[in-house]
Order: sequence, then C-alpha cells, then structure tokens
Amino acid sequence: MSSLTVTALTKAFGATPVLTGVDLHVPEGSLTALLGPSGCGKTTLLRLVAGFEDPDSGTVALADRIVAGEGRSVAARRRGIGFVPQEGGLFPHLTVAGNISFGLPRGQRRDGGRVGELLRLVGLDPSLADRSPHQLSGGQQQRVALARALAPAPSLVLLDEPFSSLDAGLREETRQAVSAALAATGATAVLVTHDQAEALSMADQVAVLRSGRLVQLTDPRTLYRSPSDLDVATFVGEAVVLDADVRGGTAHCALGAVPCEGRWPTAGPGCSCARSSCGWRRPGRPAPWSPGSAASTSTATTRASAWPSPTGPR
Ligand SMILES: Nc1ncnc2c1ncn2[C@@H]1O[C@H](COP(=O)(O)OP(=O)(O)OP(=O)(O)O)[C@@H](O)[C@H]1O
Repeated sequence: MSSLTVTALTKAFGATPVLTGVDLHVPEGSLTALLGPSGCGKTTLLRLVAGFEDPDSGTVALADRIVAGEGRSVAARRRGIGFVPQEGGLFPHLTVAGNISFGLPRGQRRDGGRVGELLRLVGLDPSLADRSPHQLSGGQQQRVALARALAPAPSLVLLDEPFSSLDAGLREETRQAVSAALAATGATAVLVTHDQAEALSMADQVAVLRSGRLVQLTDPRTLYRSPSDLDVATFVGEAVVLDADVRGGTAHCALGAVPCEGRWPTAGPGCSCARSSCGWRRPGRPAPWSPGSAASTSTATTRASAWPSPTGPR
C-alpha cells in the first residue's frame, strides 16, 4: 500500500477548466472521500490519479514516486491501482471466478482458493464463484468488482461512486462490507461520492471539491463542526444559519449562548448569503472574531457545537 500525493493538479477540457491547483494527501492505509456536487471534477481527479487522463500541470505521486507530471506519465496498468467503477464494470461473459481471476497475477489465476479468499474478504459466499454477473444482485456485483480490484494487492484502490446505483438498504449493507474489506487489507483508498452521509460515515478524511477546487480537507467530525464556509456548511449537513453576536468565544444567537470553537468559517468569493446582516468574512474585510480577540463583537454564522454529530468514521 502507498500514500497518494496530488500537488497543484490542474486539468482543462478545451477552454473549460475542470480542476484548478488541487493539493491532496491521502495517508497510507486510510480512506479519503472526495465529496462535491455534480460536475465539480471528482471523477476527473480520480481518472488523473488512475492514469486514464494526463494533467495539464501538477503531479500525482504514489508513495515517493511521481507517476504523472514533471514530464512523466506512467501507464495506468503499471501504477498498481485498483479501480471500482460506478456500476462494477464486470465482464458479462466471465463468471465471478473469471472476473476476480482477471485481477490476479498469471500464476495465481487457476487458484480457486485465492478466489474463495477474496470472495470471503468482501463478505460473499465462495459458492457464488461459478455464477455469471447477471445472476448477482447489484450489491453483490459491486463486491465482486471490489474483490477483482483488490486481487493484485494494489498500492491504491479508487472507487467511483460504487454505491450510487443501489437502493437504500442494499447501499448501507454494501458500504459496510466494502469498509470492512478495505480495513481488513489495510488498503489506501479514495472514494468518490456526492452523498454526504456516505462520506462522513466511511472516510478517515473528506476532501470537499467545488468548481474544480479543493475547499476543505479534514476529518469528518471537524468538517461537520467547523465547515470552512457557508457553502460547505449547507452542503455537508442540514444547516440552520443564524446571525450571532460573538463575544469571548460564545455566540449569542436565537438559540441562546452557544460556545464557539476557536475557528470561524470564513466566506470566500463563493459565499451565497446575500443578507446585509451576514457576518461571514469577505475578502478585504477583517475577521469578525479570532482566538485572542475576545473583546470583539460582531455578527457571525457558525454551526452550533451542541448539535448532534454524524456517525463517526470507521
Ligand atoms: N472527457 C471530457 N471532455 C470534456 N469535458 C469533460 C470530460 N470529462 C469531464 N468533463 C467535464 O468536466 C466537468 C467535471 O466532470 P466530472 O465527471 O469530473 O464531475 P463529477 O464531479 O465527477 O460529476 P458527477 O458527480 O456528476 O459524476 C463536467 O463539466 C464535465 O462535463
């Protein structure tokens, strides 16, 4: 397993910029969720890491080895990356065993024991080995796709919205099986999703993308409690936005006095709040409050720290 480091990654299709200066570090053995609205560039980032596209500038490194950028472009099949596409992408003419064996090194392809091990790893009964993909449920197909991706012991596993085509019940069950399999192998993984609950419940860290830029990279709890701006706050959780007077680390608002953590969400150019009373910091305007400026009084917006937290990370 390797860490993944993406540095200043930029990609445009024609004149349209899709990713702009993305920096991302995924520590070895951890799961990072790439979260963002449709069209923000999640899949493009995954495809640049996988080697299906080349960046315009910036680098992609696995452990210390640059695989894209700075004049290098290691072929996708030589990066040692497992890829699980949106709908599994199983070969319909091969059995489950045939699909999984496809991911194994040549010498192990006839090893039924290894296929059985991989099926058990993703929570499936080895008796399914002789079935065709169409004889499996959607969730089972996704698990076989993960088993195939894990078969060659890849340095990194990329999952592109692997649960999006499943119904709610099956989605939860499949998420748990996939989380367990990734944790059991100690895999480094990147999961693309636009499902906030999925990102918060499965990932060790969440990377929030917006319009091709990484706007926040942190653990799920911090993301929920201290979103970097109003858009992240409303995108990541159900948010009620209140005006508040902030004095000495306490926000006085319609909910009463709510303790504030030491960091404010600050509004960048993307703040969508048009109210004249909004205290989100705008470029060129001083911060309404910062740790140590206990005497400052201002109007500000934050997520109350007393609110319920999301399900913890795996
Ligand atoms: N090969 C391509 N050629 C031209 N434009 C592309 C190409 N691939 C992606 N795009 C554009 O880049 C933008 C980002 O697409 P991308 O698929 O990365 O977004 P996404 O965040 O994964 O979206 P979704 O959640 O809907 O899958 C979109 O506007 C898309 O139309």
